[in-house]
Amino acid sequence: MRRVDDVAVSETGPQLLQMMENAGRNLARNAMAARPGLRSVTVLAGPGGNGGGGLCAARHLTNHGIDVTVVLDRDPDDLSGATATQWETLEAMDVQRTTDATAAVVEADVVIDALLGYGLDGAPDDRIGEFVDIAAKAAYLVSLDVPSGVDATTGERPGVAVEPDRTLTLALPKTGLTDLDGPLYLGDIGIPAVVYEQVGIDYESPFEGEYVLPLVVE
Ligand SMILES: NC(=O)C1=CN([C@@H]2O[C@H](COP(=O)(O)OP(=O)(O)OC[C@H]3O[C@@H](n4cnc5c(N)ncnc54)[C@H](O)[C@@H]3O)[C@@H](O)[C@H]2O)[C@@H](O)CC1
Ligand SMILES: [K+]
Repeated sequence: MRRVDDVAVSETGPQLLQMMENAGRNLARNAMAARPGLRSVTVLAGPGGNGGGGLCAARHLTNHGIDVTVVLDRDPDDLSGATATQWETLEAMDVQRTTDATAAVVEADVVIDALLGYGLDGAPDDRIGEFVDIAAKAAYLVSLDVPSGVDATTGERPGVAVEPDRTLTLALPKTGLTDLDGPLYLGDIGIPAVVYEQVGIDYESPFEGEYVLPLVVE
């Protein structure tokens, strides 16, 4: 996926913000479908592309009348790139942000885990590790792309890792997502076949009219 991202961003497009927007909108819809009638969602957002997808979902959920609270793993001023761009809109919308992750998690109908995705490198550090432990208190936990703390390729958990009620992975099913507890979904983030072909993947889109597909893990 990192090579796919690199080709998309450096050669053909779509750009990161475009892919992230598709990720976040799919995530918002999947979270609303997970718990019909849900009233409140807390988004735990990390500093990278995974966090950006969570922040994008926070905007779409807010636009659909849901009470959203955002928890960042750092000061918003320390965000950069597409993730900072997603945050700036939430700031303009005056979306609620708190540093009290425990309260935000226990009070929400659904919690979104957008801490770490395929950029995981080793055991989650103490700060992210604390959020992983807090996420265990969620009434219903949705992980974006990869359950935070799980290696997207090997499925190994070098340290703590969340145990989501469902996972929405992006673009291609990650090989490390074989022994998850809850259901797994695949989200279309708008990457054309030509990008996959450039990285040597013989790609045929599985999305036929649907933007999110349930995946059956053999
Ligand atoms: N084509 C795709 O698949 C796309 C993926 N996107 C998302 O972007 C994610 C990958 O984004 P990134 O590469 O920015 O990385 P992540 O968002 O997965 O990780 C965030 C950051 O966490 C830090 N980190 C890594 N290991 C850590 C550890 N052990 N303890 C504490 N912090 C750690 C690193 O600084 C890393 O940049 C994907 O999982 C997906 O959610 C989207 O942005 C859209 C495009
Ligand atoms: K995640």
